[in-house]
Amino acid sequence: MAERKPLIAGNWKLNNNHLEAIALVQKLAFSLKDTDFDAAEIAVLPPFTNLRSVQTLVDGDKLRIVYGAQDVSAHEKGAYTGEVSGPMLAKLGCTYALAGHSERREYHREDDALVNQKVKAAFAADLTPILCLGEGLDVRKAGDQVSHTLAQLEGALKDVTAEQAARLVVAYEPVWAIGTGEVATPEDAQEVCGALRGRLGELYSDEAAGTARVIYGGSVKSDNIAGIIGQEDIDGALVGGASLKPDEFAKLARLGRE
Ligand SMILES: O=C[C@H](O)COP(=O)(O)O
Repeated sequence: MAERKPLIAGNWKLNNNHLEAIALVQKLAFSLKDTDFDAAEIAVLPPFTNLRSVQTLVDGDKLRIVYGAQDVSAHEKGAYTGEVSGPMLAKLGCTYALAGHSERREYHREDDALVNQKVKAAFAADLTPILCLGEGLDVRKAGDQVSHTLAQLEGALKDVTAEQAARLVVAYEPVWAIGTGEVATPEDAQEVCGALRGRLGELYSDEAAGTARVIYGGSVKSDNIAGIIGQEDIDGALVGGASLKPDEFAKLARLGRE
């Protein structure tokens, strides 16, 4: 089976100005050791305005923390006021860009077709998209979480190549678990993550499905990460609230170890 390095990514959402960003990344770097970075890839996803400061800090201090953006424009350039393109993010040293976070889907009416364009825009700029998907409470209550998330996956991957799919990150984030303190059980998270990986195999190849990473997000904390990451098809976590506290995120990035 392919070796997949766990990814622990902190999505700061609309929190921290660039000065606070520097302080948080410095504290994180101070708490984490080389062995932690050997065990997991540790990423922060700050607001756009912080990326240049984070880049300067990471480059200057040769930190092993990687970083990315919370969104990426579907367009490369042009008259798209307020948008930030993949090439701009790549120039800032970003490794990752989120695409289709549920808060973008809900508050900015992003649908699978737009998320698909964003995924392709990220790949075109040599960024790794973290494709976010997940069901709401009504879908979960109806027991349709697998078919719902598989449809989101297929919609978002239209015209994505096997080579690209092999380096994709898919983040399964049940909407009912985001920011609620109600984390999915490891078994529930594995059910969907396993189905997502299986569908990647059907759409592309076993090889692509074996190297793509599938991570879980939704109320992940240092005291519940171990059970989640212990599942066969879960390769890490997308962390919101807990990523804003340096000690807690450092512990979480150590996969719950002290
Ligand atoms: O992107 C992160 C997710 O929305 C999870 O957020 P949370 O850890 O605050 O529940």
